[in-house]
Amino acid sequence: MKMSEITIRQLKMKLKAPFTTSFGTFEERDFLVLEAKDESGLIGWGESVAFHSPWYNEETLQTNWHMLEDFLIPLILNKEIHHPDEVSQLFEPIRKNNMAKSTIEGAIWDIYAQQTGQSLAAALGGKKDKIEVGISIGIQNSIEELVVLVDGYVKEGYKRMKIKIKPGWDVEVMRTLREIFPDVAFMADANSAYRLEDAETLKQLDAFQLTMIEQPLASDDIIDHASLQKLIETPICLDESIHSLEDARKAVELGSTKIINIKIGRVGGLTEAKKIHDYCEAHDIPVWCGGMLESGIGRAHNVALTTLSNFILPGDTAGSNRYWEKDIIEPEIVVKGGYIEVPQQVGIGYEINRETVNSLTVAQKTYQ
Ligand SMILES: O=C(O)CCC(=O)c1ccccc1C(=O)O
Ligand SMILES: [Mg+2]
Repeated sequence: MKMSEITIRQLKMKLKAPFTTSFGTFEERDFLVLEAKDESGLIGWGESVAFHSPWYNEETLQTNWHMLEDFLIPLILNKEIHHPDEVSQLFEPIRKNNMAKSTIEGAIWDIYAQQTGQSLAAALGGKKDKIEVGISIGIQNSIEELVVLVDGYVKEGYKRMKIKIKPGWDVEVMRTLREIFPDVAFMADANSAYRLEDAETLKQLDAFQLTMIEQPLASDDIIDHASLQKLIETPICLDESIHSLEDARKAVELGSTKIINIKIGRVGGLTEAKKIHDYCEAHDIPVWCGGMLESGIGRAHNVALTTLSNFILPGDTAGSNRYWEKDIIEPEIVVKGGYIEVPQQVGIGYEINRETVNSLTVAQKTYQ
């Protein structure tokens, strides 16, 4: 493969309803999509999961555009690439900026899958023909509103409910949910809202049989998480702290995490995601695929990755209708009975609706 043309587009999509985490509220989603064309005319698509503001990590849509334009695209254009695993090697001189790297790597994986006549899932080594999914539910104005939402998602069939928590929206919330829904699989995600001194509060969550608590402590920490895990029974799952296979290895060796949330963008692409998956599988650490309010392109990549065998727990890749009135892919991603069917077509397995993409595009640039 040789990439002869790359186009970056900035899209703006309105969320159906605001989504609130411990670090802020999203009302709309600005993101980049990247279209890569190789010299034989094949087209691959990638999505940057960076947000408009550096809330979740330090990357933003603008830093991603800058990194792509000034460093990453020049390392790729017109270079012979035999396998997408080579992309992360080409990017090695560039530190971090994982979401920017992943944007282009994803598009190259898509092209590679098409070139070799297989679905992206098969190209990655995935075997499942359907994947189990859960849903992430933001912080609400009242517990009553949260209960109504959970009830709706349970009826839609989602396999586990992830509840966003923060100090003051935690123990009572989880107690109420557990009382009303005794058999539902619940977990909590704090997005780094607590400190080790809050261990007493977090320990109270042990009473509610949560499948895990995600990233309770600082976004760059693996030391205090190891201390916290000794104090609480609920398994800790790291999200923000894990950027690479090396991070995963250290966190597992320290006992900071019993489960890992793999997000393709956060770890710099599908190749690194697969390496973390393989390491965790060999060390009995279950993994699941996180979400970043993706459009259909990012969702398609998540679905493909989740077909790998150690994605044992339901992920956050809910259906297209979770956030969007109309997604940019066809068909849209549909959840039935808690499952998404894995597309069998070559590449990411969904068509891009160019008309919709164009109507949402606020900026675009092509590189040759
Ligand atoms: O529904 C999704 O795509 C996942 C929602 C979610 O939990 C999330 C959304 C934005 C930023 C971080 C996170 C997270 O997993 O921590
Ligand atoms: Mg998280």
